[in-house]
Amino acid sequence: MLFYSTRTSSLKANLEEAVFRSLPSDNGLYMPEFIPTLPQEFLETIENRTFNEIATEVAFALLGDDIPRLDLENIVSGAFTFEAPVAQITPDNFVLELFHGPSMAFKDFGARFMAALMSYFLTRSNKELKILVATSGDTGGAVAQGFYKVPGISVTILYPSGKVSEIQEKQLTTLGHNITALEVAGSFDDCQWLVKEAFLDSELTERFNLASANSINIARLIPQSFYYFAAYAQVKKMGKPVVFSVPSGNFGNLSAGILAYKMGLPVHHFIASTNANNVVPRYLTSNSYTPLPSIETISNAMDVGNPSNFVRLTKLFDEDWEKIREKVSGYYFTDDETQESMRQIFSETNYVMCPHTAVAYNGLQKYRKDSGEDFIGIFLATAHPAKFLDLVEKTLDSSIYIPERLENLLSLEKISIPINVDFDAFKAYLLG
Ligand SMILES: Cc1ncc(COP(=O)(O)O)c(C=O)c1O
Ligand SMILES: N[C@@H](CCOP(=O)(O)O)C(=O)O
Repeated sequence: MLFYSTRTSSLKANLEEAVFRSLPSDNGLYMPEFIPTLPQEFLETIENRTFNEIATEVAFALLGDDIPRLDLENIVSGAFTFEAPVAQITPDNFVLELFHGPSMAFKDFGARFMAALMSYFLTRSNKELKILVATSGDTGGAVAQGFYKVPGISVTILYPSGKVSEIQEKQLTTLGHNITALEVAGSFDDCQWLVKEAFLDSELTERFNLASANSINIARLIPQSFYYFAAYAQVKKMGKPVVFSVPSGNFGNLSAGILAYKMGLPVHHFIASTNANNVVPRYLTSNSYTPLPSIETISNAMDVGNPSNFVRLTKLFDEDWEKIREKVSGYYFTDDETQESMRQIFSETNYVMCPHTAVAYNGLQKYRKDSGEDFIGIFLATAHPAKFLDLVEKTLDSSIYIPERLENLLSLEKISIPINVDFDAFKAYLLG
């Protein structure tokens, strides 16, 4: 498979180049040159397959020219040692729990697959690698876990100071070894800007083998499509159309869902659910795309004012606004609305949602009401609620279960390096 740049379609790279270079030289994003369709037989029998069998099949369709099937099977089984269960919340509403991996957020799927893929290529080439990653809370923790002590790889995480939860921050700042956290006096968009600038700086790119572990890297995005297939497999027997509601910030997750759809997954509709950072829902109703400075909300990991993957969304629909609107609806919610649904679901079903998941639940409810359609709704639970312990407990006025691996973090000492939103300072830090 070749990958083209969204800015210059003739600028292409093979898988290994696309993964390690991460961003094309024209500052676009890599996209698969074509989207393969999965065999009908695979979709007809998908409910009989395990998560890893599904993941291998999808990965093979996309990457089978570059990596032998047996190696892909090993990459998949090394990466996905946890499940993505679908649970029924109300008769037609299901939750896809994506928080059973090491960092307890959906980012584990992308980060662990990417780490396994990079290690596969590195074993063959022996390159030293410096990974840069910007996080609004969860990517950093998943990438830190995914690359911790991986030989030949160091990871620098940039996160917005004071804008991530206590547990998220501990996940970024307590591992040490090859993981360093830079605490940026700014927003997530500032962190993302600093990282993107580094990839455009010739002194840095000549001196280091730089790679990104954000969803701008196609190796992060592709594995996020696997769980859409796995979720469909779990509800297929109900025989109704399936709608996914995706809590969105940088729009990697939704782009991966649409990639799955384009590969043949029968999805009736997608809902882009956001907090007050609503540039994409606004675009979907106005056709004008205006990135804005991010606004702080209680679903902090979705506080993104200039989503990286917007361009991929448009490319997946051949830049045809009407086609996007037919398949994707956008809704945005205030913090009050988010907390209200967290309380409502908890009191009616005892199910505890993190604020990001609650935004997705709200999107599903709104679409159900607006469309009047009969469907199986799946909202994505992107993080374990205990990652936002204070907020969730205050909202529900109840104490919640904290998994041991999160609780243990609380007593660890945070180690971070403060920096300003200043590219020269960041560059000086990297150059040492
Ligand atoms: C818990 C959680 N939910 C949702 C999102 C938004 O996902 P995406 O950036 O892929 O749109 C994030 C961050 O990416 C997150 O950490
Ligand atoms: N919400 C993310 C922001 C980065 O998103 P990515 O998917 O592009 O890596 C986070 O939690 O860090």
